[in-house]
Amino acid sequence: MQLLGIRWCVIRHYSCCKPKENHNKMVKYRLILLRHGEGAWNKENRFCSWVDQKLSRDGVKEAQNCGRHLKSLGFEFDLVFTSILSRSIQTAWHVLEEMGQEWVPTEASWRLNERHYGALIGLNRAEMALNHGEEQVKRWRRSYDVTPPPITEAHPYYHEIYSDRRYSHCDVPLEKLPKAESLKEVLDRLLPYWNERIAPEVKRGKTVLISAHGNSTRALLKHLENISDEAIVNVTLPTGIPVLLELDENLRPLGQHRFLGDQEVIQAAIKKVEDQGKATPVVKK
Ligand SMILES: O=C(OP(=O)(O)O)[C@H](O)COP(=O)(O)O
Repeated sequence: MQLLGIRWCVIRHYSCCKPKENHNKMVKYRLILLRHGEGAWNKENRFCSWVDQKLSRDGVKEAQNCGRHLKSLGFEFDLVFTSILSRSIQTAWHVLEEMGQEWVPTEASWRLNERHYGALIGLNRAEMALNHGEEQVKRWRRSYDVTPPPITEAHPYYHEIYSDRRYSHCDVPLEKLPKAESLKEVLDRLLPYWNERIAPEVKRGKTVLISAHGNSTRALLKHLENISDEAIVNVTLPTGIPVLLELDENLRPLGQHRFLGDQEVIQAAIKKVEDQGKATPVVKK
């Protein structure tokens, strides 16, 4: 039996918490959000943001595992949305390939790009914590309305970013693209795309995968789950782990988002991301 693009028999076997019968009756739409697999700069603990790093070898494996897991759960996607950064696009490719769903249409928008980290781009988080303190690094990384200092032309990655052809194909002129963003500003640029492009497809009954980034996904979760400015500070997303959101007919969430997979492994991966902002050097895998 098919329900919302997912085999019903498999839905009952979600390992983390089995949904109750009433809950299932209210669920109208299921949406999968995904932070791309590990990129080269995730490994090096540097703020990557709008620098177009590709997936690391481990990141490719994460994306493939994610695809296998989603396939085992019976997901059948109708539409995939990505950012215009390679790591989110490559992740979508690997997920779809593992699922045997390479034919599914994909659409890329800068509005799903990672948060623009401004002058912090390229810097190492652990070194930043040593120089500025862990609290300041946490404020920069996780606060809702703190904007880092803007990127300037003197920044080593300024020209690489703004002379990239992809940014002349956006729905805003080059000079209007951000030079730094708070999470709030990410939500401001992402929301029109959600409202005008993604939400209507979900409401049409399409099973949608959004393959994006840590902070663009946090911004969307904040909006959809109405997470407070204070509580969003504690939401951290590991790479390559699918996040399930179950929504009612008005796209209101039914219960909290759920990370799909081994919960112990996922908690360890979340802690690893949080620890990237600690002053002690991070041990590489
Ligand atoms: O590029 C980034 O995110 P991404 O790996 O999800 O694309 C950011 O540097 C994430 O950094 P953060 O976890 O300190 O917010």
